Amino acid sequence: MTSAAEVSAPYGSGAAAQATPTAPRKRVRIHHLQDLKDRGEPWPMLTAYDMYTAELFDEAGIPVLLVGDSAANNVYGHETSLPVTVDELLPLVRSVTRAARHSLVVADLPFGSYQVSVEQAVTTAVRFMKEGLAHAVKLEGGRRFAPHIEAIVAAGIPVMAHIGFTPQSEHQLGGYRVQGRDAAADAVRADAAAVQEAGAFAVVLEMVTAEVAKQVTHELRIPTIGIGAGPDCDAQVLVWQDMAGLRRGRAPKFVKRYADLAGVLGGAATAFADEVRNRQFPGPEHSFH
Ligand SMILES: Nc1nc(=O)c2c([nH]1)NC[C@@H]1CN(c3ccc(C(=O)N[C@@H](CCC(=O)O)C(=O)O)cc3)CN21
Ligand SMILES: CC(C)C(=O)C(=O)O
Ligand SMILES: [Mg+2]
Repeated sequence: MTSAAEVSAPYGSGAAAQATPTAPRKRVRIHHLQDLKDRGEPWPMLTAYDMYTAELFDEAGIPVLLVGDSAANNVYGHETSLPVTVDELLPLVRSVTRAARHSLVVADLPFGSYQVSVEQAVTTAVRFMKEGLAHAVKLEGGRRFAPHIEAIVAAGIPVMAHIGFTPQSEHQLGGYRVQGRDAAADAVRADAAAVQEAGAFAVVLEMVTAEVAKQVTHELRIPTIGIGAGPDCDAQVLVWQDMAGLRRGRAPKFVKRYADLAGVLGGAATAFADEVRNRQFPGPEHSFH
């Protein structure tokens, strides 16, 4: 195990970061995330799909940004994550990697871009690294995707796994359902062990019971990242529009809203519209003569 003194963790210690607020930080590396687990310090992850959010979350000290296939829902307006394509996600990944100076950027492989074969998985992962300039890729699946993970890792690409509720399989899983209850706990534990053995550097646990997530977190060497998986995971991830209250309507139980962006942005648009209609905007200070 590496001692804290040897580790130049960009976001490793809140105290050190505050002591030197203007010190240039380095790019987060996967071993930093492992160090945080080994020190028992939980870390945050957020989705990002564009440059302004990537820049803000990077500056807020979010060590990992995920360009999720949830862009299907939260950018492109689909009902599920299934329809989004590699060609639709690649430009989003590029905009996030351009803007994020410190955060590790993970590109989510979309449905159909890696399930066909191990070869297809490597080819798609390479595209996200080469064309998207991502730092790692993520894919959904446990034991059955160990060969895919292994082959991508063999190509030199870090892989984040994703088990439990895997939205790309929602039609097979029978909708949005908590995984790992009762007998299914052993299936989640076996998937977790398999993706670690295959070489994944971290694993997302989505909608598994807090009890199973706690057990898996203790059983694995690599960090677990929870979404609806209770407080004992090594890290926590949320979709940013859920976290910031931009998405309206009923949110999943695991979401906490830290802002009311829908209110702020809606209010700004309404104020602008009113001022144009009242001839209050543009004023003399906004005009050229
Ligand atoms: N905006 C957004 N947030 C997400 O968390 C998210 C996406 N989009 N798109 C891709 C997947 C889909 N996810 C979802 C979507 C809905 C539920 C949901 O409705 N859950 C209910 C039922 C759970 C149950 O009781 O079985 C809940 O109340 O949490 C969960 C995960 C997570 N991901
Ligand atoms: C919710 C996270 C883990 C995800 O896979 C996504 O946003 O696509
Ligand atoms: Mg995803």
